[in-house]
Amino acid sequence: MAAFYHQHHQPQPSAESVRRVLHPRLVTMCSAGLLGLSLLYLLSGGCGADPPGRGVDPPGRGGSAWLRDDGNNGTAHGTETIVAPATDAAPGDAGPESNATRDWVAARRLPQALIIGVKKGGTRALLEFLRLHPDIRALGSEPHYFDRHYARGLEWYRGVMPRALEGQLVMEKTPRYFVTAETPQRVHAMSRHVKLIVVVRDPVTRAVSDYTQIISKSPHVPPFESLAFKNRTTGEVDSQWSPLWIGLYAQHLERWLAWFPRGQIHLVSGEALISDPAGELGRVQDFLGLQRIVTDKHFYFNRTKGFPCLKKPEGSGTPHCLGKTKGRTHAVVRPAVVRRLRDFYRPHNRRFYRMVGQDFGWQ
Ligand SMILES: Nc1ncnc2c1ncn2[C@@H]1O[C@H](COP(=O)(O)OS(=O)(=O)O)[C@@H](OP(=O)(O)O)[C@H]1O
Repeated sequence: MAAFYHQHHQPQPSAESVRRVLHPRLVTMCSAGLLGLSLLYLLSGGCGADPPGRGVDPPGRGGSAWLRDDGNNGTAHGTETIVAPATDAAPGDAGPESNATRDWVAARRLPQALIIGVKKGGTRALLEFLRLHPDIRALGSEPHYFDRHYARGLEWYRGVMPRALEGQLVMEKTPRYFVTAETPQRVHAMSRHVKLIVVVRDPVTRAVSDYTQIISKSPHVPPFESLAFKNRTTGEVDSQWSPLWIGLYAQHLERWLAWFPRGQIHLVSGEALISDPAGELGRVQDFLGLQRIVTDKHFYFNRTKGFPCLKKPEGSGTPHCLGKTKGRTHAVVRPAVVRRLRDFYRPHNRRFYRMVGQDFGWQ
C-alpha cells in the first residue's frame, strides 16, 4: 500500500524521464518480439527454400497462419498443408530466394499454369527456361496430382507447390496429364482459368525418344519394330502401344477442348524450342501474360551437348545444360519403319494442325 500511495502521490514525470525509463524496456520488448517472430518463421520452414528433391515433409509444414495466404487465384480452395512426392526432381527445385525477406509474404498457392505434355516433347527444357523468370515459381518435380494422386486432395497438391509472392505465377509440369482421360475435367474442377501449355514434337521422333528411355531402364525390352506393329508383314501399326498412342495429339487434345477454350491452351513446338528457344519462350511469356524477360541473352548453343543451354540458371552463376537423360542418342530404328510410321501419323497430324490452327511441319 505504501508503495501504491508513494507512486500515486509522485509529481507528474517529465516527458524526458518517461522516455528514459521506457526506452530500454521498449527496446527489450521489441527485440523479444522480433526474436519470437524469427523463431516462428524458422519453425514454419520459412527460411525460403523448399528442399531440393522435395522429400516428404511433415504434415503442417508451411502452414503457419501468419504467412499471408490469400490466393486461390480463381481456383477452388484455400489453406495450405502437406508436402510430398519427389519424381523427376530437378536441381534447384523452388530454389532459394535471392532476397530472404520475400518469403515473409510468400505462400503456397495452387498453380495458375500447367505444362500438361507431351512426354519427351521438351517439357523439362521449357520449365527450366521459364524458371529464369522472376514472376514464375515452378515446382521442379512432377507432382502427378491429376493423374496419380488425385485422391490426396487439393490441399495436398497445394502443399507441394513452391511458395510464391502475390503476383508470381505458380506452375508445374506433368507430361502425363495430356494423355490421361480424367485429367481435363479434374483440372477444370480446380480452376477453369488455369493456363495450359503443351510442348509437341514430331510424334515419330517422340516415340523413338520414349522407347529409348524405356530401354535405358529395361534393356531386355523387345526391339522397337516388334512393339510398333501388330503385324510386321502387313505393317499394321499398334496404335495402342504407349509410345505411339501418346503421339495421337488430336485425339488427346480433343478431350481438353471439351473443357477449355482453345485460347487457354498454348502449343510449343518441341523442335523450335531447340532451334529458337528465345522465340518460343517469348510466345510462352506472352501467353502467360508476363513481361518478356527470358530472352536470347539467356541461351547459348552448346556444341558438345548439341542443344541450347542456359548461360545463367536460377540461383547460380554458372552455365547449365540439361542432364544426360535429355538429348540422348536414340535407339536405331530402320528407315522403312520410320517411313511407315510417318505415313501412319500423317492424317492424325493434319487433323491436329487443323484443330490448333498451326502447322508444325512434321513430314
Ligand atoms: N535445351 C535442351 N536440352 C536438352 N534437351 C532438350 C532441350 N530442348 C528440348 N529438349 C528435348 O527434350 C526432350 C526430353 O523431353 P521432356 O523433358 O519432355 O522429357 S520427359 O517427358 O520429362 O521425360 C529431349 O529428348 P531426347 O533428345 O529424345 O532425349 C530433347 O530432345
